[in-house]
Amino acid sequence: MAKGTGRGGRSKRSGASGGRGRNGAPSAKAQAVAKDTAKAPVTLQETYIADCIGIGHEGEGVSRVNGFTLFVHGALPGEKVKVRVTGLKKQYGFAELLEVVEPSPDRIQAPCPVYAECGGCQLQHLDYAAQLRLKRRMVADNLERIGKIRVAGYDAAGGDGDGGSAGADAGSLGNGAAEDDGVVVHPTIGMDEPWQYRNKVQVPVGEQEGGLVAGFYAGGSHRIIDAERCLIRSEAADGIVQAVKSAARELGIPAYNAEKREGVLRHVIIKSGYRTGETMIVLVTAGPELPHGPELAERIAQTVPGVESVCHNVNDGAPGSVMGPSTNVLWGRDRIYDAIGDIRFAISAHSFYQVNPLQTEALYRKALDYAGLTGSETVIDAYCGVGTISLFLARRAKRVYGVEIVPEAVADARRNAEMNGLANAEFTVGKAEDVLPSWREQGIRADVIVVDPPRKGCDAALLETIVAMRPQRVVYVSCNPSTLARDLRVLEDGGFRPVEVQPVDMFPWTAHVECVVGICRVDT
Ligand SMILES: C[S@@+](CC[C@H](N)C(=O)[O-])C[C@H]1O[C@@H](n2cnc3c(N)ncnc32)[C@H](O)[C@@H]1O
Repeated sequence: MAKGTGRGGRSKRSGASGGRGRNGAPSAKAQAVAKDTAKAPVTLQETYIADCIGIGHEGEGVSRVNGFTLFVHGALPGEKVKVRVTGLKKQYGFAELLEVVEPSPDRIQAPCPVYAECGGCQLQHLDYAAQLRLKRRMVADNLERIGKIRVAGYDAAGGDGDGGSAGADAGSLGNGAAEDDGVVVHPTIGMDEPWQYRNKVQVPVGEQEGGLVAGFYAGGSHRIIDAERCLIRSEAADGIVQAVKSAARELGIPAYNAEKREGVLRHVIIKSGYRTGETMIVLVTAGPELPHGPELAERIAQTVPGVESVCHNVNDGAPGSVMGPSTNVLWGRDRIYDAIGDIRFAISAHSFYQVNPLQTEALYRKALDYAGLTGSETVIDAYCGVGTISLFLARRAKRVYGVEIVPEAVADARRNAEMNGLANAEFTVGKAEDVLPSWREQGIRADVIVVDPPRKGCDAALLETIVAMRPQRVVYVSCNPSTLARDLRVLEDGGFRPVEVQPVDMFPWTAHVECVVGICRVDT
């Protein structure tokens, strides 16, 4: 029997339900919750043996006791686990993993020494090949259950993430099924070396026992773990974090304390160009002052090879968003350069840039493939960032229109088009859901529309406009299978059928999965 992994019960959501009114008596809401949860077949703080049948979107094991669902961090599909119930809602609850009674054959020892505490990875206790199968399964489940979209070869009995095993094997979802059999979800494209892949690192800074620390947030909290090594970022990034810590300590620059609302340094952000080796370091402070800022930047730039830019960003808002709106350069340039394939990109502090460079190439290759361009098409790239996908499209299309909400990213996109000699791509700042309807009114027609929204998915007004514009094809790049499934339902109801889905593992060892979907207008 394997003992608990130390990952149980760390969820933010694991508190017992309920609350008290001003006079100390249970509030009406608390009484209602207590009445509802009294019907649950499990009791708070009691221990049970649960069967884990799937993985939730935060990597937690979806487990069942007497038909009641408990979310258990650290449990894997197919396992029998001993748990203690830590929180109850009407339809489900949360439980802490006490012991793995019957381990999954796919369970492995997590290689990272701080995995049990750190919130960065969620699946280091699952074999990598099983992760890839599981991620494919997660995509298929979301499409079927949320989107009500038929998946070729889907076996509903596989349950939440493949029932008895940690992931469906490649064959169980079918490959290359006929059109009427539903959308084909391909096996996940994984990495040969799934470590040290992140080219962007965000490290929170704090004070512990009077000293400045920088590391990771413990899962579901804002407690900082002062780790020096992270297995999914490069050793160079580890060195930069140490260099910033040492320089800040030597110069007496204090970390920000969110509770007391005092101090200075909140986060260190590192962005690196995979092909160029160029690095940008952004020092995020709570107020406008960064004492010894230029000296700090100079020391960092002298210590770290490849640094081309040290910036200062001010974030005086609540924890949640890492950067605030204003950034100034302390040392070097306001941007770094990188290349994807043979296209060069400028990236500034506020611009989005995919974090896994090797997998990005695979993702974009598929997006381009699904766009099916011949050279005569007009293409819209909604949520275009610094124009990465747009410029690959521009090389094979007549004209590309990109839209992006962050003005700095659009400035980068324009610079990138010019730098790569692509005069047929133009970029607009704005919300895709506002700009596409106005393009439509201006008479712009698109043969292909590409969308790559943030986790919340596409705005309803954008989907409505896509349907009204009637492109021949839509390519949907998504980092969240549940909002993807929701949006695909809207598109399918509007006459656009998803044909192929390619999951790409952009974030190994985490519960995140990226996909690209090829979608056709039904009457074409
Ligand atoms: C997942 S990123 C994709 C960027 C780009 N396609 C790439 O691969 O690098 C999503 C982008 O959408 C932008 N964004 C967020 N909401 C938006 C909106 N309502 N309209 C337009 N762009 C938006 C973000 O700033 C971000 O650059």
